[in-house]
Amino acid sequence: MSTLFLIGMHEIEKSETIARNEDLFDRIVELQDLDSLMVNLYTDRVSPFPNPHNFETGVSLVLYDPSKLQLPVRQLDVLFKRFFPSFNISAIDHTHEENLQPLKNVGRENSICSNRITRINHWMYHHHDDTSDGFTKANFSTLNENSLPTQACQANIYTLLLHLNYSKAQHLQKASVPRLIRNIEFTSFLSEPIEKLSQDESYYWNILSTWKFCALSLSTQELIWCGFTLIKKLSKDANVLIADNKLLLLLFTLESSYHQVNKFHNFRHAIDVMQATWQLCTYLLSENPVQTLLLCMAAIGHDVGHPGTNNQLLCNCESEVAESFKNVSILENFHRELFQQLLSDHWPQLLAISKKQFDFISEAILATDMALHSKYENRITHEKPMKQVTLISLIIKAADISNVTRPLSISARWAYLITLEFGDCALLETFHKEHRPEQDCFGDSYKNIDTAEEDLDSIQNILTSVTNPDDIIKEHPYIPNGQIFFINTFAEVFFNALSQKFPNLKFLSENVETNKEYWMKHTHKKQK
Ligand SMILES: Nc1ncnc2c1ncn2[C@@H]1O[C@@H]2COP(=O)(O)O[C@H]2[C@H]1O
Repeated sequence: MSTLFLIGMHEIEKSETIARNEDLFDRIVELQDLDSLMVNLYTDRVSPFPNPHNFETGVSLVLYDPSKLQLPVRQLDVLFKRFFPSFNISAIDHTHEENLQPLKNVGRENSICSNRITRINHWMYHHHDDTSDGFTKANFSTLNENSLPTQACQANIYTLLLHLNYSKAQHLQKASVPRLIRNIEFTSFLSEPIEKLSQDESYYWNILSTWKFCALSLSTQELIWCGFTLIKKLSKDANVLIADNKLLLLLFTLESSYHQVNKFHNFRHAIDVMQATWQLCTYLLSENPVQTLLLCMAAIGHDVGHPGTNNQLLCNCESEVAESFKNVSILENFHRELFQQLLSDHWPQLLAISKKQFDFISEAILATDMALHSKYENRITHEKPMKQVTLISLIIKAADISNVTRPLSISARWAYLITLEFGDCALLETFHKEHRPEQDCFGDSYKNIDTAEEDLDSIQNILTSVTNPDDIIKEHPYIPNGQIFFINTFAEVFFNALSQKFPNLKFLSENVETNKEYWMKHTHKKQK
């Protein structure tokens, strides 16, 4: 879904170029000022699933007269990158005809980002050559100093590299929060949870306080509210205070830094891992409120910007993001870098504490790389006494794969979503057999691609109505085999060792066993 925002523009001001290209957009939204634009962006983004106005499956342009609204286009673009990082949205000064060129590309750009495979491909292997005005090449430390990147791309579509580079460049700027954002009252976008709370004050506490927590049943507004409720309490316990509206801005920015269109690695997973981390901290870190707060924050940020694929795929195609992290824990380094920048922007006091304590948040996020799994598994039994850094790494690792330890009806739904996401990775690999990953997006290379339609209906069902594992298996008979593989290879030994070391975590290994038994009874035998 793509939107053309016309801000403070009268009908007579519309040039012929604008009128001629309006059909390329799914909707035209006319607004008085940029404040209304901000309200519109936030309101749309937290609309219920399936949310067509996610700003990721289409390209949106904002046309306005910067001299009238007293904000240069460059500054509005920087604001978009800073507060709505995953959005495909750009600002244009419509008073100069030559600036309207990007309108003509919208059709092609929309087709790239409405197809989930070309969209992911674009995120992973493209970048914008956006270095000439504003952000100098020197700021982009991930780029090789001597050579410019080979395939610069002018499309208005999100890329991992652009996200990373803006994040780094912003770090150098240390800008304050602009008025347009500062003036927003974020609770006004949270009518749904606030309505529920008016009926039952402890509604979200009750669902957060149990291992039956099911992030899958919550809307985006509710997920943000759960994050807010928990972090607010933990920040009080730890005496590292943050104003309510600032914390909400941090959470809204985080939500907009995750890809809502991913099946598994999205803000829902982040909140799920945050809740699991907190529950585990109540057993293992109860004496340490500061570390509990830091670890729960690390959990919300641990997959920020995740493309829904994996390190191998980034490595195989020699993406610049992979090179910038020397092919080591690529995504985890990427998440760490983005999240640290986000915290230094929104909650610098917390980052300062983290750095004092062995760069706590960094360590925790890097520990989620599954390539390090057996190293951590060994430490559970062999590291005596267990170091604090090992303990926090184990907590976040356990939380990250805790979906297999949730009650079966919840676990099976997560299994379904990760299976769909793995399916996209397989399609991407097939795509690479015939297309170069970093091809010119305005050339013919993306033409004639099989449409990989969004599987929104399946996801909608999993989020709203299908909770019985038997029904899930009917649709995807191979899920049990995948779950048995994952449990046998990673989860079983890990959670058994953890439960032996910390007997009050026995419920984790027991749940894994119960779930495994169910999957074993339903394995799919290949027909000869
Ligand atoms: N239920 C599951 N089934 C299969 N793989 C899983 C499951 N849960 C987590 N994983 C994998 O474990 C990985 C943990 O790190 P990531 O979140 O990067 O990616 C995750 C998936 O690849």
